[in-house]
Amino acid sequence: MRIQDFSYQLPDDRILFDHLTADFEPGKVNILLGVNGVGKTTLLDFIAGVSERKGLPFKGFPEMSRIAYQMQGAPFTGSAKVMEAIQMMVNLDQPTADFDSNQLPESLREIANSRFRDLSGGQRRLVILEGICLLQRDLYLFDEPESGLDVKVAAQMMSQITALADKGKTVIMTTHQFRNLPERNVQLLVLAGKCIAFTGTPAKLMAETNTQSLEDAYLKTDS
Ligand SMILES: Nc1ncnc2c1ncn2[C@@H]1O[C@H](COP(=O)(O)OP(=O)(O)OP(=O)(O)O)[C@@H](O)[C@H]1O
Repeated sequence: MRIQDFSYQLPDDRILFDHLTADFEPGKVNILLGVNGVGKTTLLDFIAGVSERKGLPFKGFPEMSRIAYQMQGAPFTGSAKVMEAIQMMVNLDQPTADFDSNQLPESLREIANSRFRDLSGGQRRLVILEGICLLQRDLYLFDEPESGLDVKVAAQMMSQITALADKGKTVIMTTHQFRNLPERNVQLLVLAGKCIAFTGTPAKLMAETNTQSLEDAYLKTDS
């Protein structure tokens, strides 16, 4: 999956991407890093087709119906119960499938009958993330999936995202966190200077920047 030589100007005429080329590895967790406002979400929107990509240099990406995109925000009414929200998401792929509470991801069992309006911000995000992971798609897009989650739940969520890649699915995600990054099946892409400044494994990034931690390596790449 490749974006080749993509330039993009914002409505206010600022150039966001300047001849950007990015290669996303199938069957891996592709992690898009970059400072606030550099354009990570904008790029995900194009990949997902939320922003029209027809005629643009996006090659090899699945069609929209084969992509699961976790956008920021929770698209359910306050009165919906967690169980109903998950059932609704599963039914996107299998309209007639019944879903019983035993199939509910473990992290949601205690709040299965809670209504969205009664959940915390982090719990709402968790419901969406779990629902996305249950979808049967080829490409999964996550925008800062661990944001707002407590340390333990964030680690569990990252394991589930890694499990998608282990099953051969392609994942593209953005993050500002380095704590729970997967140790295998991972490729980093650093968005800086209006293009992709680095592509490769965490080990390669640390070797190229002569650093001992990924956080230090990233800070050097970005400067
Ligand atoms: N419709 C729009 N009109 C004008 N500017 C926009 C529009 N959409 C996005 N932008 C601008 O594009 C830039 C990139 O935003 P984007 O949300 O893609 O960044 P990001 O890298 O995901 O940031 P963060 O890490 O803070 O989430 C920002 O400067 C934002 O203000």
